[in-house]
Amino acid sequence: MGTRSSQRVSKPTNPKKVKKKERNAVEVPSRLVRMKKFIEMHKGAQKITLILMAVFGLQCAYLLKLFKLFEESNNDLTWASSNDIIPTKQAVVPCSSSYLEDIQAFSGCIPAQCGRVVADNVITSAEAEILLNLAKRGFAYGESDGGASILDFHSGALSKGKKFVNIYSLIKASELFHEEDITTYRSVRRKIQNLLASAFNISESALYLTHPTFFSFLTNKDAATVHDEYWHTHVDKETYKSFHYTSLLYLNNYGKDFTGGRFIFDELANYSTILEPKKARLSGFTSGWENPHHVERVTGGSRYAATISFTCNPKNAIKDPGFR
Ligand SMILES: O=C(O)CCC(=O)C(=O)O
Ligand SMILES: [Fe+2]
Repeated sequence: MGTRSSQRVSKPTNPKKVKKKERNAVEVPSRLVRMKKFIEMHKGAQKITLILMAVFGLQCAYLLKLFKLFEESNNDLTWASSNDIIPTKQAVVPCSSSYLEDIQAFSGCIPAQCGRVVADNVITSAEAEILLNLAKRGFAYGESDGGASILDFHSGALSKGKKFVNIYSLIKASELFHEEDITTYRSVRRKIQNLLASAFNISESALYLTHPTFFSFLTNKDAATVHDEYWHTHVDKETYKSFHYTSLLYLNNYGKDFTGGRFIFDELANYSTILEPKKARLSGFTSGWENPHHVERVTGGSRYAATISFTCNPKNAIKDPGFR
């Protein structure tokens, strides 16, 4: 049985199309021949092209890898590694408008530029050791249940359990402190003030030590109260209203005495600038919204540091802790 299509009557052929078809029928084989000839002639060039393509491919893969590495480092820039000895290193960050507004009233205290500074050679290891021992002696009288303890020798505030007590109600200052503790604290405070003044191009005498000024002791215990949750991003000017310049003095070593616990600047562009604590490492920064930060959770060991900060407002000045 034949199909419908086989029964179809063919249309009469258009003579113009016939001519074109004929032309093609002659041209196709000659094009093939020419192509073959061309390929024969250019075999060497073909090889070169293949090599070039392979090289290009490799370059693309390499660039992709570089790009990925760049992206990773963008999220995780270690600005101050604990393996490095940093004489002094600075980074500029544009001042937040609220910080500039606030500091405008205090001439001599306005930073040339906002930013950060880190220095490993300002405070000596011996000074850090004296302050570490002082902190440890204090924390023997109290510790938070939740892994974040503070001791403020100025106010006497000491974490104990889920609360704060006054250390001076537990032990007489004269029994707790040695003469060298007081002289060391004063010398360290002066050195920090000097570093901040030169880093931000302000007058040293425009800076006043301010409250709270405290030692911190962090472990990996689960938080018991909100006071233990040190790992949240914050702005010091908001948390501690009187701060204009924050400084942190690290008393022991990331990676050796404790794990986790790195200091992180949370940049606006969704990447982090990391500072690894190290014994006697000093860091300083303007306390406004230009420097939001947090401390990474400690995963093991004990982390000791001191927050020693400055105000431009003489009304918020405190004396060096006298250790009564
Ligand atoms: O201990 C640190 O590294 C930072 C502490 C801190 O952010 C603070 O005291 O406000
Ligand atoms: Fe802070």
